[in-house]
Amino acid sequence: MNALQPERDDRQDEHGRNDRDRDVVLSARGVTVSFGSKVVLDKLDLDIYRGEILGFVGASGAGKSVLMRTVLRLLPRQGGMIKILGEDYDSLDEPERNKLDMRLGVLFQQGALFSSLTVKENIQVPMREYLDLPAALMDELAHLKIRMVGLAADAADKYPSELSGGMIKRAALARALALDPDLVFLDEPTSGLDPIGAAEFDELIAKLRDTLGLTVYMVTHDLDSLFSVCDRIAVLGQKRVLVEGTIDDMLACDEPWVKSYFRGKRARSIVPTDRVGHKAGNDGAAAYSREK
Ligand SMILES: Nc1ncnc2c1ncn2[C@@H]1O[C@H](COP(=O)(O)OP(=O)(O)OP(=O)(O)O)[C@@H](O)[C@H]1O
Repeated sequence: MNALQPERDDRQDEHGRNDRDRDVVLSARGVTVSFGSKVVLDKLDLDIYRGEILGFVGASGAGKSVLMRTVLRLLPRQGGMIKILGEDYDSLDEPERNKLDMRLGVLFQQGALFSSLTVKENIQVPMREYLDLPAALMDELAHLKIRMVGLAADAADKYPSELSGGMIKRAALARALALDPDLVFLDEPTSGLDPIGAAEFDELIAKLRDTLGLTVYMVTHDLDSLFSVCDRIAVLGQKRVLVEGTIDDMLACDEPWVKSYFRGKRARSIVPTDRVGHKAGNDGAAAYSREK
């Protein structure tokens, strides 16, 4: 248990519910990951609740990507347990693992689209991998996802090289949503976007969460995203989750890294001064304009 935090079960959300009343979509306990003698994550605990957008922050090199890759089983862990949607991968057989994989969507940092495939074909990659659908239905579904992420219909037949950075992110998000996942992982979704593009992308994420009931795990360095769309924030430091809570909890926290990140010079340019030290309800989604 983290000394900076209230007891896990005693914290309440904005509706007055205790953590124990909420539906945990992802639960990590005692997760340890090391490379040779270098320990990157040491007995890390984390919960993500259904329908929330969790922003995951931490200094460069703290292990944010390592944790996300470990959760997605792209990296092995040396200890601990991870349950996703109530299931522990280690106790599932291959068909059950595939079923669980279908409920997860991932947007990697650079979009990671296949350059030799069109946007529509990229979106259909997971459909071909996991489903057996007629071509016409897959086309219809791909077009639906394209509309859902706010791309024009003619983006379907474009190749990634013909898209802007913002369009690539949207296309990658459409692919992450291809199988109607419950939980999506976004690795720095707004990096490389201009402030307006980033703000629009944040709005899109919030809208999809509201309309599709998605749960979002978002690794980000983007303070604007943390202020505008994240319901809760987890800070990675000292090889574990150092602090977690609402944006107001972050603003009231005196842990040195958290303080300098959320109340430092860069933060002061976007955080109204009357927010600092204010520890009230979760109204972190109020309108904050990105630095132009
Ligand atoms: N495959 C690997 N082999 C060895 N070390 C690794 C490997 N992957 C990550 N690391 C190390 O783990 C540490 C955490 O890396 P990670 O990429 O998770 O940081 P991060 O918090 O995502 O940083 P950033 O914000 O800069 O992306 C770093 O010291 C990195 O060098």
